Amino acid sequence: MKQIEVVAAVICHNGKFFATQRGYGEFKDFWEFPGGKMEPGETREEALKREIREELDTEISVDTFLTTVEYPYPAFHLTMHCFFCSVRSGHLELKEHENAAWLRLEELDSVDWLPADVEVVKTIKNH
Ligand SMILES: Nc1nc2c([nH]c(=O)n2[C@@H]2O[C@H](COP(=O)(O)OP(=O)(O)OP(=O)(O)O)[C@@H](O)[C@H]2O)c(=O)[nH]1
Repeated sequence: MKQIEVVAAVICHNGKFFATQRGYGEFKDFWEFPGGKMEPGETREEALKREIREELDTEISVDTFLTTVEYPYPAFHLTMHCFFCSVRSGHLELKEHENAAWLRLEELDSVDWLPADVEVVKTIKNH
């Protein structure tokens, strides 16, 4: 089984969480936390900063570790490391995603998350 290792940013501001909607691929229209696959030789923090720069043209600080989720998709096994992050500079410009929203804790269930993210949302609520 193919194994992929991904980092994801739970960007927080004023009690809200930044969620993005996938614009392409098998899971188009589902919501996720922005991020992507780690490249060889990168630390988790480096990979996350690079992905957010590429996807959102924004510099973040990676603040605290939240959780690592393991999820067996039919085509691959996902290991996803999630971190609370904050914006240092930039305006979260959507380069790849079709939509984004700042969600309050009680609004987190209002969007259709990727299957692996349901667990991340639960962890945020219990944090
Ligand atoms: N970035 C991100 N990926 C997630 C989340 N949840 C989740 O299941 N994934 C999965 O993890 C993988 C992330 O890879 P990626 O962001 O580089 O996206 P991708 O598959 O479009 O890669 P590609 O652009 O190289 O084709 C995808 O298969 C995606 O479905 C999430 O919250 N954030």
